[in-house]
Amino acid sequence: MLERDHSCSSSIRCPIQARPRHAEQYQEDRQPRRPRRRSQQAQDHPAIFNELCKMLDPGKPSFTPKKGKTSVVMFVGLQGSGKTTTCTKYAYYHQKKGWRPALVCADTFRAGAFDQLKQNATKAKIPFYGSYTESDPVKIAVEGVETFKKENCDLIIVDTSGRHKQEAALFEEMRQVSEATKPDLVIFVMDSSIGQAAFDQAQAFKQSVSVGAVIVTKMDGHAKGGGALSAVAATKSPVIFIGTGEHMDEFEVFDVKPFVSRLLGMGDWSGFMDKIHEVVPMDQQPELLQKLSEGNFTLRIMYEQFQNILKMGPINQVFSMLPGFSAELMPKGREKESSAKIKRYMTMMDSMTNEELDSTNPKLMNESRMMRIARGSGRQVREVMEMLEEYKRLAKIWSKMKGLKIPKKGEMSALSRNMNAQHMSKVLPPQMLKQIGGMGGLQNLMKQMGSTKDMMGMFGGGDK
Ligand SMILES: Nc1nc2c(ncn2[C@@H]2O[C@H](COP(=O)(O)OP(=O)(O)OP(=O)(O)O)[C@@H](O)[C@H]2O)c(=O)[nH]1
Repeated sequence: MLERDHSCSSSIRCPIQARPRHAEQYQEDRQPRRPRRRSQQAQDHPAIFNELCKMLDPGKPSFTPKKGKTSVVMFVGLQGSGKTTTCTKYAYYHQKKGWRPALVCADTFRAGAFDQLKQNATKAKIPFYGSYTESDPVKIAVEGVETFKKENCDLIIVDTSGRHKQEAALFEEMRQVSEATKPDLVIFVMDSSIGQAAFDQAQAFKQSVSVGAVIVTKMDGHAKGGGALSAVAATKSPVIFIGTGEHMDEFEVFDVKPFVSRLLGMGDWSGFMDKIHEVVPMDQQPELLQKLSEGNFTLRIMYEQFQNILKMGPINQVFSMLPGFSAELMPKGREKESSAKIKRYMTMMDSMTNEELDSTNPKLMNESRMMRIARGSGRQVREVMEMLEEYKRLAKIWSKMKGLKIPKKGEMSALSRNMNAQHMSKVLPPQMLKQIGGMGGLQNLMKQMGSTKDMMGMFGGGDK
């Protein structure tokens, strides 16, 4: 029996804050960037950096669904690459922007796939369609798509079983699902840690169905996502989103520059640094960066940043560059309310001891201390607890920056000098390296690009 549901009762909503990322077709998510200074990537003409950016640009944007006009999008990929999770993230992302998405589970291979999709869809209040008993994915896919077309859903997302290229029968089945549902876009979902296999696998998918876009998942892990270069080359399709966690809102529009920065071991903080320079007063920047790299977030730091917010405007913009952060502190349009809240928090912190302000352990604050702080600031204990919750939330985000390497003046060029073909060969996926002509080809390429000078630029210009 086929099952579908439109009355998802769960009230769990996951706040999504689309972070500024710039895939061409998701322009509206971009924040205006201020002109870059000389030391920054764009003006420095970083050859290798640009070369990798170019490799990730297949030359044409992917098909972009239009709100209000029905589009069918089919997700394909290897087992466990994150298709089901990503389908919901993709639906949720669009739902937040006023679309009417719907999910169809055509994964009849993995027991539990339908339950997983159903659970996620219910959480996000997205209509879904699937079956516990029907074993023909083509039948489910067609019926699901037809149903949601009749209901005027504008984004019908079809999840399919995971498979790899050696499984000819499963590939044939995927082709049939595609033929029967005629998707406007087929998205190849790949795990960022896929490594060497990326090119062959992506190519095999492209040969069976018309892959038009790539999503790289699990970018929150250790893998740098080098396989994306191969997947783009093999499918001639752009990366459009990245998955940055297991939760529904851990999903970002692909932005090539931070992606390549990370690939080259520069960390995903180019945009973040821009924001720091923009929002935090000059004299406080070195100290803030130092504290960031230590990962120790204290109430005093929170207090100081609150002062900045009140003085300078939304420092949330800074934090919103960090993975996992949702700008709850200062929602757009409610700045006045937020400022009042921040001032309230600061009054409460004024009643704290130095030890409390400088501690990274909120457990220090027992009930009697909370009551004392509440009394001292003329607030409720509940409000003190709320403020501490806010602190814990920010501390969690802050801890993600632990170990951030902040190059000091002079270190930039040293870093650049160490950058050689050996390093590049580790960055590039093996298939790509082969295409360039192995180590020899790579060395030639780098010579042609005038590597040393350009690479100095890539790392910020150095201390010439
Ligand atoms: N950390 C992290 N985990 C992810 C991400 N995307 C998916 N996952 C996890 O990866 C695992 C596999 O994800 P699924 O969505 O079940 O993968 P699938 O491709 O549908 O799996 P099959 O149907 O078996 O092919 C799950 O535990 C997900 O929670 C991500 O961006 N980050």
